[in-house]
Amino acid sequence: MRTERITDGGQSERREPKVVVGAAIVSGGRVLACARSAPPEVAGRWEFPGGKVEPGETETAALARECVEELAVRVEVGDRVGPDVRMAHGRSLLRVYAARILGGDQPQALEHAELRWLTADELDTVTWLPADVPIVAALRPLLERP
Ligand SMILES: Nc1nc2c([nH]c(=O)n2[C@H]2C[C@H](O)[C@@H](COP(=O)(O)OP(=O)(O)OP(=O)(O)O)O2)c(=O)[nH]1
Repeated sequence: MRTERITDGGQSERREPKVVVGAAIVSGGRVLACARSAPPEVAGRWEFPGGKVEPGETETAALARECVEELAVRVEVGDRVGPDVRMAHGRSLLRVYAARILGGDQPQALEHAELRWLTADELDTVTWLPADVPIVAALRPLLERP
Protein backbone atom coordinates (compact mmCIF):
# COMPACT_ATOMS: atom_id res chain seq x y z
CA MET A 1 0.00 0.00 0.00
CA ARG A 2 1.27 3.52 -0.74
CA THR A 3 0.28 6.87 0.59
CA GLU A 4 0.70 10.20 -1.14
CA ARG A 5 1.78 13.42 0.45
CA ILE A 6 1.43 16.73 -1.32
CA THR A 7 4.61 18.75 -1.03
CA ASP A 8 4.84 22.54 -0.99
CA GLY A 9 5.61 22.56 -4.68
CA GLY A 10 2.39 20.73 -5.39
CA GLN A 11 4.23 17.59 -6.40
CA SER A 12 3.07 14.33 -4.90
CA GLU A 13 5.56 12.25 -2.97
CA ARG A 14 5.03 8.58 -2.22
CA ARG A 15 5.88 7.10 1.16
CA GLU A 16 5.51 3.56 2.36
CA PRO A 17 3.35 3.29 5.47
CA LYS A 18 5.16 2.24 8.64
CA VAL A 19 4.27 -1.31 9.58
CA VAL A 20 3.19 -2.06 13.14
CA VAL A 21 3.21 -5.81 13.77
CA GLY A 22 1.10 -7.53 16.40
CA ALA A 23 1.19 -11.08 17.75
CA ALA A 24 -2.05 -12.99 18.25
CA ILE A 25 -0.54 -15.41 20.78
CA VAL A 26 -2.85 -18.40 20.95
CA SER A 27 -2.78 -21.19 23.50
CA GLY A 28 -5.46 -23.73 24.36
CA GLY A 29 -8.19 -21.91 22.42
CA ARG A 30 -7.41 -18.54 24.02
CA VAL A 31 -5.63 -15.45 22.76
CA LEU A 32 -3.48 -13.15 24.86
CA ALA A 33 -4.98 -9.65 25.01
CA CYS A 34 -2.93 -6.80 26.47
CA ALA A 35 -4.18 -3.53 27.94
CA ARG A 36 -2.04 -0.52 27.00
CA SER A 37 -0.62 1.51 29.85
CA ALA A 38 0.33 4.52 27.69
CA PRO A 39 -0.05 7.03 26.13
CA PRO A 40 -3.05 8.43 28.03
CA GLU A 41 -5.33 8.63 24.97
CA VAL A 42 -5.14 4.84 24.46
CA ALA A 43 -4.35 3.65 27.99
CA GLY A 44 -6.78 0.92 29.01
CA ARG A 45 -7.54 -0.06 25.41
CA TRP A 46 -6.66 -3.62 24.46
CA GLU A 47 -4.24 -4.69 21.75
CA PHE A 48 -1.94 -7.42 20.55
CA PRO A 49 1.63 -7.23 21.82
CA GLY A 50 3.96 -5.81 19.18
CA GLY A 51 5.18 -2.53 17.79
CA LYS A 52 6.87 -0.78 14.93
CA VAL A 53 9.16 -2.73 12.61
CA GLU A 54 12.59 -1.11 12.76
CA PRO A 55 14.56 -0.29 9.59
CA GLY A 56 16.28 -3.41 8.26
CA GLU A 57 14.31 -5.70 10.53
CA THR A 58 11.96 -8.44 9.27
CA GLU A 59 8.41 -8.48 10.56
CA THR A 60 9.05 -11.85 12.21
CA ALA A 61 12.15 -10.53 13.98
CA ALA A 62 10.25 -7.44 15.12
CA LEU A 63 7.53 -9.60 16.63
CA ALA A 64 10.00 -11.84 18.39
CA ARG A 65 11.83 -8.78 19.78
CA GLU A 66 8.65 -7.05 20.95
CA CYS A 67 7.36 -10.21 22.66
CA VAL A 68 10.59 -10.47 24.64
CA GLU A 69 10.60 -6.75 25.49
CA GLU A 70 6.93 -6.51 26.45
CA LEU A 71 6.14 -9.98 27.81
CA ALA A 72 9.45 -11.79 28.39
CA VAL A 73 8.34 -14.67 26.18
CA ARG A 74 9.91 -16.33 23.18
CA VAL A 75 7.47 -16.94 20.32
CA GLU A 76 7.22 -18.84 17.08
CA VAL A 77 5.49 -16.69 14.47
CA GLY A 78 2.87 -18.33 12.26
CA ASP A 79 0.33 -17.23 9.66
CA ARG A 80 -1.17 -13.80 9.12
CA VAL A 81 -4.49 -13.14 10.86
CA GLY A 82 -7.02 -10.77 9.29
CA PRO A 83 -6.42 -7.81 7.00
CA ASP A 84 -3.81 -5.07 7.02
CA VAL A 85 -5.54 -2.20 8.79
CA ARG A 86 -4.64 1.38 7.92
CA MET A 87 -3.96 3.68 10.86
CA ALA A 88 -3.08 7.36 11.23
CA HIS A 89 -4.63 8.37 7.91
CA GLY A 90 -2.64 5.71 6.07
CA ARG A 91 0.73 6.69 7.55
CA SER A 92 0.97 3.32 9.29
CA LEU A 93 -0.68 -0.06 9.09
CA LEU A 94 -1.35 -2.82 11.56
CA ARG A 95 -0.44 -6.36 10.49
CA VAL A 96 -1.06 -9.25 12.88
CA TYR A 97 0.42 -12.74 12.87
CA ALA A 98 -0.60 -15.79 14.86
CA ALA A 99 2.09 -16.85 17.32
CA ARG A 100 2.72 -19.43 19.99
CA ILE A 101 4.87 -19.29 23.07
CA LEU A 102 8.00 -21.41 23.12
CA GLY A 103 9.55 -23.33 25.96
CA GLY A 104 6.73 -22.84 28.47
CA ASP A 105 7.59 -19.16 28.97
CA GLN A 106 4.98 -17.29 31.04
CA PRO A 107 3.97 -13.83 29.81
CA GLN A 108 4.59 -10.96 32.20
CA ALA A 109 3.08 -7.49 31.83
CA LEU A 110 6.40 -5.65 31.61
CA GLU A 111 4.89 -2.74 29.67
CA HIS A 112 1.13 -3.35 29.72
CA ALA A 113 -1.37 -2.52 32.43
CA GLU A 114 -2.93 -5.99 32.32
CA LEU A 115 -2.87 -9.26 30.38
CA ARG A 116 -5.84 -11.57 29.81
CA TRP A 117 -6.25 -14.89 28.03
CA LEU A 118 -9.57 -14.64 26.17
CA THR A 119 -11.70 -17.40 24.65
CA ALA A 120 -13.68 -16.73 21.46
CA ASP A 121 -16.73 -15.95 23.60
CA GLU A 122 -14.75 -13.45 25.68
CA LEU A 123 -13.25 -11.45 22.81
CA ASP A 124 -15.88 -8.74 23.15
CA THR A 125 -15.44 -8.35 26.91
CA VAL A 126 -12.57 -5.89 26.40
CA THR A 127 -12.39 -2.65 24.41
CA TRP A 128 -9.93 -3.20 21.60
CA LEU A 129 -8.12 -0.38 19.84
CA PRO A 130 -10.20 0.52 16.78
CA ALA A 131 -7.69 -0.87 14.26
CA ASP A 132 -7.79 -4.25 15.99
CA VAL A 133 -11.53 -4.80 15.59
CA PRO A 134 -11.48 -6.38 12.09
CA ILE A 135 -8.49 -8.50 13.09
CA VAL A 136 -10.23 -9.76 16.22
CA ALA A 137 -13.21 -10.73 14.04
CA ALA A 138 -10.91 -12.77 11.79
CA LEU A 139 -9.29 -14.38 14.83
CA ARG A 140 -12.54 -15.68 16.31
CA PRO A 141 -12.85 -18.79 14.07
CA LEU A 142 -9.24 -19.75 14.83
CA LEU A 143 -10.07 -19.92 18.55
CA GLU A 144 -13.24 -21.91 17.99
CA ARG A 145 -11.41 -24.70 16.16
CA PRO A 146 -11.40 -27.92 18.21
N1 LIG B 1 1.49 -3.04 19.32
C1 LIG B 1 0.30 -2.73 18.86
N2 LIG B 1 0.05 -1.45 18.48
C2 LIG B 1 -1.19 -1.18 18.04
C3 LIG B 1 -2.22 -2.18 17.97
N3 LIG B 1 -3.34 -1.59 17.50
C4 LIG B 1 -3.07 -0.29 17.28
O1 LIG B 1 -3.85 0.58 16.88
N4 LIG B 1 -1.75 -0.04 17.61
C5 LIG B 1 -1.11 1.27 17.50
C6 LIG B 1 -0.79 1.88 18.83
C7 LIG B 1 0.41 2.72 18.52
O2 LIG B 1 -0.03 3.96 17.98
C8 LIG B 1 1.11 1.95 17.40
C9 LIG B 1 2.20 1.04 17.89
O3 LIG B 1 2.96 1.71 18.80
P1 LIG B 1 3.84 1.01 19.91
O4 LIG B 1 4.03 2.01 20.99
O5 LIG B 1 3.24 -0.31 20.32
O6 LIG B 1 5.15 0.73 19.10
P2 LIG B 1 6.62 0.54 19.64
O7 LIG B 1 6.61 -0.53 20.68
O8 LIG B 1 7.49 0.33 18.44
O9 LIG B 1 6.85 1.90 20.40
P3 LIG B 1 7.89 3.06 20.33
O10 LIG B 1 9.24 2.44 20.24
O11 LIG B 1 7.53 3.91 19.14
O12 LIG B 1 7.62 3.77 21.63
O13 LIG B 1 0.10 1.15 16.80
C10 LIG B 1 -1.92 -3.50 18.36
O14 LIG B 1 -2.76 -4.42 18.34
N5 LIG B 1 -0.65 -3.73 18.81
